[in-house]
Amino acid sequence: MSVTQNVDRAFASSIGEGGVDDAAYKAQLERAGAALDWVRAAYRDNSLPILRMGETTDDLPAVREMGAKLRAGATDLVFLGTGGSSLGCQALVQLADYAVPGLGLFRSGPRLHFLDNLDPITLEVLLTKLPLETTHFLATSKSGGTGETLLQCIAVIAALKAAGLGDSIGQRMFGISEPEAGKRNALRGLLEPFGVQFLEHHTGVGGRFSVLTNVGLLPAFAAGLDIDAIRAGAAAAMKPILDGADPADVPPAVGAALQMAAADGGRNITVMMAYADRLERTNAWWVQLWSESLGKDGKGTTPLRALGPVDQHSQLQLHLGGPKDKLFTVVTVDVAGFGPKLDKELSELAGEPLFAGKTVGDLVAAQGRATADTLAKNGRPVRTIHFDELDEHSLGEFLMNFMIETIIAGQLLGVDAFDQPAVEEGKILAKKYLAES
Ligand SMILES: O=P(O)(O)OC[C@H]1O[C@](O)(CO)[C@@H](O)[C@@H]1O
Repeated sequence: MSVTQNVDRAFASSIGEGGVDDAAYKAQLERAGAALDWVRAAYRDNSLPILRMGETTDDLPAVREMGAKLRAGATDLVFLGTGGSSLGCQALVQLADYAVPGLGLFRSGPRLHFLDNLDPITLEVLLTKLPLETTHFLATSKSGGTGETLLQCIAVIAALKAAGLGDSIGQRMFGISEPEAGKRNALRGLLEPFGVQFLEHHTGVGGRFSVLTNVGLLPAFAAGLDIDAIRAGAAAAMKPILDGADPADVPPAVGAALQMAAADGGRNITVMMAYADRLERTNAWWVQLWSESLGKDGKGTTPLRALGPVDQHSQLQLHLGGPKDKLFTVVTVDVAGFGPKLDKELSELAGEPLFAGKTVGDLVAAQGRATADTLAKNGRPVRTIHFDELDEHSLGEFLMNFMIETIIAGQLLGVDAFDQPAVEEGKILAKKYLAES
């Protein structure tokens, strides 16, 4: 197994008073067993298509075909879309150094731009700076009706026309959205008249669960990643579930039971601290997944993301010394032995003789371990998740595990993990205000 979860230091029986109540966990794990049966049934009758994504291959030729067109001759790839139509893609392509501090600019292949936030200044400046002749765009929206994405597309079309490229928009822009099927799809209505080709967004998979569909895999392929390995990782996450393993041996069942037992004891904040630059976007993806899936009917817990080691210098004081209202998930990667080796003389000169002969990876590995241990010693419940190697397979497994953990948590909380009624209300109001302005 390339991703290993450990919850030994989450419980009162192991870390003392601040730990999650063992009996509450046991009760939630039993309920998670029933939720797992529900997941297995949903797999069998294919009512939750995400569960079969790991073994799905029939959509991959179309992903590769459009991915090749997207990349061909492009110096720049601009991804238009927001929320679940962007965050999962970013999580995957960060494996290929996208948005890795200091490194992202040196990536080989086309420059990647994700316009997931709508900011008038950013959009205007970017459209003037992009070499439009050699820039390709991918607009993704499940509903096809998200205002931000539509506005971005309108602005892009206008910029292409102004640059004299209006006749070839169909070769420069691509789309992913649901088929029309009865209701109007505004994104298709806007782009198809220009000859823009679309891949179909899976109708049975919501945006925040779409990372393993063509939504995530098309950008991943365009960024040069092994998309078969991503799917294989997702299949590996399903294996213990399909093998009928005991809930205690199914990582997402254990994770969901722990999260809910922690909430039962008043720990309403769930912190994920990942010790890897290449998991920073994954962490942002998880925040949407957890928030939008579970925050309803007055229920849910609040996800907080942290990056290690940098956030040791901003958040850790609160986590160790603040209120005992959090559950911690510390995510580490096997980086011991990696990175620059520290010179003996310079280490001594810096007053850190212990650094001598060690690698930067040795230090980061020690820091991740120390953070988990210190949290536990201070009575803060900790689960650890360790990647032997951070690659397409292990990330696919991690993403699938967290989607299933969220689905099971939804069952345990008694909420519908797949809708987002409150957000829809705000969207309607924003359109009303725009009309009045
Ligand atoms: O893919 P779409 O339909 O454009 O939606 C984008 C995002 O907006 C939301 O619907 C919330 O407003 C998310 O659930 C979704 O991921």
